[in-house]
Amino acid sequence: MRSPKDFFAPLAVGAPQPPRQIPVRPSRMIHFFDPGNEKMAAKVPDLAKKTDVLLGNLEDAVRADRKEAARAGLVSIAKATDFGRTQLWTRVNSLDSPWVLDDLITLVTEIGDKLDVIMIPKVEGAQDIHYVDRLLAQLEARAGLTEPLLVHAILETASGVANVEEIAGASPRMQGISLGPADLAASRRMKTTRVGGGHPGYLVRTDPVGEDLNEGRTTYQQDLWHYTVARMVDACAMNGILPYYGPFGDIRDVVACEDQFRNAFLLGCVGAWSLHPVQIDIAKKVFSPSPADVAWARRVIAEMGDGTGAVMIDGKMQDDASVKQCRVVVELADELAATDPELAAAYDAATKEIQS
Ligand SMILES: CC(=O)SCCNC(=O)CCNC(=O)[C@H](O)C(C)(C)COP(=O)(O)OP(=O)(O)OC[C@H]1O[C@@H](n2cnc3c(N)ncnc32)[C@H](O)[C@@H]1OP(=O)(O)O
Ligand SMILES: O=CC(=O)O
Ligand SMILES: [Mg+2]
Repeated sequence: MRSPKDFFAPLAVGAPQPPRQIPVRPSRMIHFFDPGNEKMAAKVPDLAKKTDVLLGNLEDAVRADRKEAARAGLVSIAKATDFGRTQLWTRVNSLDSPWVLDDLITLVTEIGDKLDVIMIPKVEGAQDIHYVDRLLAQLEARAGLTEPLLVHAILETASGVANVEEIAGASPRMQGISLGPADLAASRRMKTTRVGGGHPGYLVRTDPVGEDLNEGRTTYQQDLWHYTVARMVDACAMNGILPYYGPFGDIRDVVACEDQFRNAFLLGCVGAWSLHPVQIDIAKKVFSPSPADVAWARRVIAEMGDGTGAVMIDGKMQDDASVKQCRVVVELADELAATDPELAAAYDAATKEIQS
């Protein structure tokens, strides 16, 4: 553990100063693509116009014999593409793999100035982040980078979940954490073969109404990921970094995908992964507060004046705490609206309507 006095000092001579705040930029969807897949790579310039984050994936879902091609593809795409406001992230291979060292050396020295965030899979504890932190500082110094790279951890091992608070606070570079339900299920020896989402067998049942135990009993499917997402959100919030839901593998089931994303949004996540173009608009919709919620929150803030005391609005009590909840919604809406004129117009129209 570094001394608090040294926490923000660069870890290598010539490396840039680590960040004190995580930059506020929309990241409702982290769109995964395989940079070695020509069809996907060809879509990157268009996808950059409609995504908050594009992530060149080098890890799972890229075949072992395509790892070098994916890495080289990402270097060419980063050099050739104007990403505009869209962030470029990468997911490197896991720290115990034969590829990760070359992933980091190549990407930081060749395209470190184009990358915003490096996602590290299968993080088990703070020691993994410390290793990456020092190596990135050395590579940043070698590459002459002036801006520090940020680090994002995937929460997908039982050990990572047990250590999530120390992972979230392990380095000033920590930008956020994503839930990785597939690897996490395997690591925990859970008995679901799905990539994220619910499971019909994980349920609660109402009490029996009579002698027949099968008669008239409703079942409710439960969320397998509730505990982990909530714990991840707390770990991120207490360290000033951002939580995300990860993959939803049933691409065809856009309805359940939207539900899973919305659960994460309501619990505090700022975004989710999109694995297929069809999931981009789902994430955009879900992780942007609705115009009606924004209008309501603006109204509560306006009617609460200096934000203290209690008032009644439409039969609902509002006080110092609820005005803080409303500020969370309005701050997020303002951040998103600043780069999205359509959203800004929808928020203003809903606000006018509620005022009239
Ligand atoms: C557990 C985890 O680690 S999750 C993270 C790792 N997994 C991933 O990154 C998976 C990323 N996604 C994919 O590989 C693909 O979307 C798949 C394999 C799921 C489905 O691919 P396909 O069967 O080709 O889907 P589909 O036929 O619907 O694709 C339609 C078009 O969209 C393209 N496309 C599909 N996914 C993507 C994507 N993520 N980004 C860009 N383009 C894509 C296809 O290449 C295809 O292009 P074409 O019209 O020029 O032929
Ligand atoms: O990497 C993601 C996962 O779910 O595993
Ligand atoms: Mg994984």
